[in-house]
Amino acid sequence: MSEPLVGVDAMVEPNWTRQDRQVAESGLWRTLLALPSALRMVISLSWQASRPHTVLAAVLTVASGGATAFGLIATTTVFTSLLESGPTADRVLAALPAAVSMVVAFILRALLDSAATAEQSILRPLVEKAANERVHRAVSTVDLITFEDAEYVELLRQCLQMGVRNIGTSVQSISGLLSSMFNLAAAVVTSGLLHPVLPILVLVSVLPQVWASTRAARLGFASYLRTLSRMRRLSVASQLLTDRTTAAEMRACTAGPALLAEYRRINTQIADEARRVDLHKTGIRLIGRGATGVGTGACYLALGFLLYNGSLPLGLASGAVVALRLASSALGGTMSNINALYESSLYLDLYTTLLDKTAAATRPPLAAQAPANPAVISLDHVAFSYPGQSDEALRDISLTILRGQTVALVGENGSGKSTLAKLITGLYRPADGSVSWDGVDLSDVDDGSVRQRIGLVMQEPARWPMTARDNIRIGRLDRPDPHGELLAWAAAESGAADVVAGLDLGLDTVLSRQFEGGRDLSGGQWQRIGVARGLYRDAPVLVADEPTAAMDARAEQAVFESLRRLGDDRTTILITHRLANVRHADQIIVLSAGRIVESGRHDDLVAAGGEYAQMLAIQAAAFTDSVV
Ligand SMILES: Nc1ncnc2c1ncn2[C@@H]1O[C@H](COP(=O)(O)OP(=O)(O)OP(=O)(O)O)[C@@H](O)[C@H]1O
Repeated sequence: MSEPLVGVDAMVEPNWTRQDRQVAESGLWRTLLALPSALRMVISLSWQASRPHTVLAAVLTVASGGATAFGLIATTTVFTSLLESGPTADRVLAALPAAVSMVVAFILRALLDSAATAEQSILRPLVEKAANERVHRAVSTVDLITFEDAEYVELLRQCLQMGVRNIGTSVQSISGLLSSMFNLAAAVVTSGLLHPVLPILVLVSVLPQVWASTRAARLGFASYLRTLSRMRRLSVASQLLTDRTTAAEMRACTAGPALLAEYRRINTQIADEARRVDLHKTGIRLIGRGATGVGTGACYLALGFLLYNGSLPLGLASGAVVALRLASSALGGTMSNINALYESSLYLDLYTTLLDKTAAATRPPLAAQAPANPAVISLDHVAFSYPGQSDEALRDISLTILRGQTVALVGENGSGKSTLAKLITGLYRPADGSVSWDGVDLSDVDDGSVRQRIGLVMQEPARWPMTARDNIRIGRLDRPDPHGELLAWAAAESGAADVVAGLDLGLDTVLSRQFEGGRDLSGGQWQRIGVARGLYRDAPVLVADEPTAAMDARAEQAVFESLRRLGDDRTTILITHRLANVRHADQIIVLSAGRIVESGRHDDLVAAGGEYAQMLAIQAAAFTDSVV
């Protein structure tokens, strides 16, 4: 068998699936015990989504259930009256009032049923919308580092795909459950009135069906958990085959056939698993149906016995048969709704687990605010590791940065520059040591207040699928700029103005091929937009992480001049591999394997002849060689 191309075959399953797997393997009793909490959650979400619609849906469902129950009682009464002894005309006359009630009840039920269904279809999207909004609101403020946790990211994806959808399904199951419970109550009362043993007989006959359907649901859920990582790999493989960003390289590398084979291989594994589980489920259902058939037979045998020993008068026998049929179908309906609710509740767990994990990874707002424009930023013996990594990305980092300084972070790939910049700006929190602004530890102030004061220009800036104007304005959407002068300034300083000038609709051009009439930019052009966004943000602490790596020489020079012109009232952290750009920095910090190995001004570091001097010599030699 060929080696897997996308991910690995034995992918580690997320931790959160362990708890779910226990649920999937638990017995019928635990299943039923878990239902009230699922019910509570869905009803409370529904209540939050819309109180009037929740009340209306409940009232209509209860009323329709009541009408059905009433109809069932009337039906049994009609049969009992018709099949009693005496002249036919008398029996028909005696059955007439019950027959009228039966017709009225069924008409009422039809009307109320339609109204309840219409109300449910209004309520369901409202509840899904509320659940979706709750997830998006919670996730939008979660700590940045949480996105480096692959388990969390997978949970989020599953929650949005399966969790929220199943909340909507649960709304319908709850309504169905409510109305079938009414039917059941009516059937139990009717059969119980005929003979107290009858409802017990019905209950026993339906039990195998309950066992079979909950078992099948658990098997399905366990299989879903087992195939999670394969499904993920399948969707990655599908994206690689169909995405615009990989289309060119896939063709140039002639990687298409291999990727297609990989896609087919994973798909086959998933289909095999589905087939296996379906077979298993069919077997379980067959056993359930068989046992229910035996139970029903036993029920009728017991009825015969009751007739035989005279406990049940012969005149009531047909009424009892009707009541038994009704009770059995009502119980079946109740159980199928409980089962649907149970099946959905397994997936609802994804939703609640995600919200719990998100809450645990989100700092509550604090009253203490970060200094408006820190005069001194200091890091004291800071260490940091990425989630799930045993190695520290940064170790024992201590440094001081003064307002007005431009500090350059340099070093080899993976030495920790970007990570350090995120710690300085409070986007990541240290595992050890402290980061403080003007002596205030960032862990003691409100995260939002720190974010208000920072700006981040990335090597690969976010490509917002918005107009060019909004791609710059999103740097600080609430910044007053009624005549667009600040925006024009940022665009001019970054070189983005030249890019915009070449667009058909100028600043109004949508920068995304996902939309009709939209267009994309080159890597360097996007960087200019990214720098414009950073300048427009006007933050006192600005991080520029290889902001010009894809720019042409002239554009790069212009950007560095603009950054220098920003003045003494802010702090700039600059990350770059092109050492020519850091000559003027007030402080150059050289990182290697997560540690600071040197720091100082350009001349001092050159004179010291250390790591920085060596890197500089390599770059200079490359330039000299090409000139010679
Ligand atoms: N999301 C992540 N999860 C796990 N490890 C990471 C993650 N991001 C970075 N690392 C690791 O942390 C270390 C520091 O990475 P960082 O991105 O800070 O380096 P860098 O100096 O900015 O590199 P480059 O010059 O290539 O941009 C590296 O060993 C890297 O492999």
